[in-house]
Amino acid sequence: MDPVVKIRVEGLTFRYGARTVLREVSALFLEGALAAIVGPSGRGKSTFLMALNRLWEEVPGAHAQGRVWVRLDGRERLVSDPSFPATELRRRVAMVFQAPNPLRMSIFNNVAFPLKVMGQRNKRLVAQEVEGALRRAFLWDEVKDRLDEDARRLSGGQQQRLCIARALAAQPDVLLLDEPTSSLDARAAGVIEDLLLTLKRRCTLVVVSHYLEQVERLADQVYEVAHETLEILS
Ligand SMILES: Nc1ncnc2c1ncn2[C@@H]1O[C@H](COP(=O)(O)OP(=O)(O)OP(=O)(O)O)[C@@H](O)[C@H]1O
Repeated sequence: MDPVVKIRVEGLTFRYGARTVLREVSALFLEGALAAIVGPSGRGKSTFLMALNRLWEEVPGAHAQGRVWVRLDGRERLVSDPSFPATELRRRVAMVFQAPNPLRMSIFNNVAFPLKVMGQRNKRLVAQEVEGALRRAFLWDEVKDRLDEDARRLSGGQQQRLCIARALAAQPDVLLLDEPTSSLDARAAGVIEDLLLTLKRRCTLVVVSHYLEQVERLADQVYEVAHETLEILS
């Protein structure tokens, strides 16, 4: 069976003010695969991720042109379609940042937060979903007895898995991860890598990474940002 294209990018040009960072970029990302974006610092890797879920709209002076489609519920949706609400897009194409950013609330409430935003009021269902997301993020066994504790007391690696659990609770189709292990020690990074390999069975992953060994271990597709464009390496 031919692989399904989950994200299609055509002619994406991205500017901050008058400065062009990406020019006429095209790329395809496959469903159920992990794609890595590599390349030197400052070339536009994070910028490219932000173009996939319109997060750039929150950045003053940022401007994107071109087309990005994401396949959702069996049909391609144009990311820039004004009738596609940004909140819905970012729930389905979720971002996990380089530095873990737990909310100032308990471990439980961090993961329950997106469910409540989505209108889920049934406490039993919320508790089930929170447990499921924490299990899928390989964190449940470490936190199940301290769910009411402030999430900011967790270790860096645990915080990053909590942020992944928070994104997973909203059942995303695509997870964008910007250097998800760069602030972690080798052991914590290894846990995240194992987690990513498991997650790609249920969603499409696009991961910015500086670590070539990590990319070799994880990636099905590799793109390099070079000369304002994206070139496929493998
Ligand atoms: N808000 C902004 N306003 C103006 N320029 C910006 C802004 N954000 C990023 N840039 C510039 O755009 C370029 C690409 O930045 P980006 O963060 O996408 O690069 P990167 O490849 O992810 O870098 P790194 O590997 O260091 O994280 C850089 O030159 C950066 O200085």
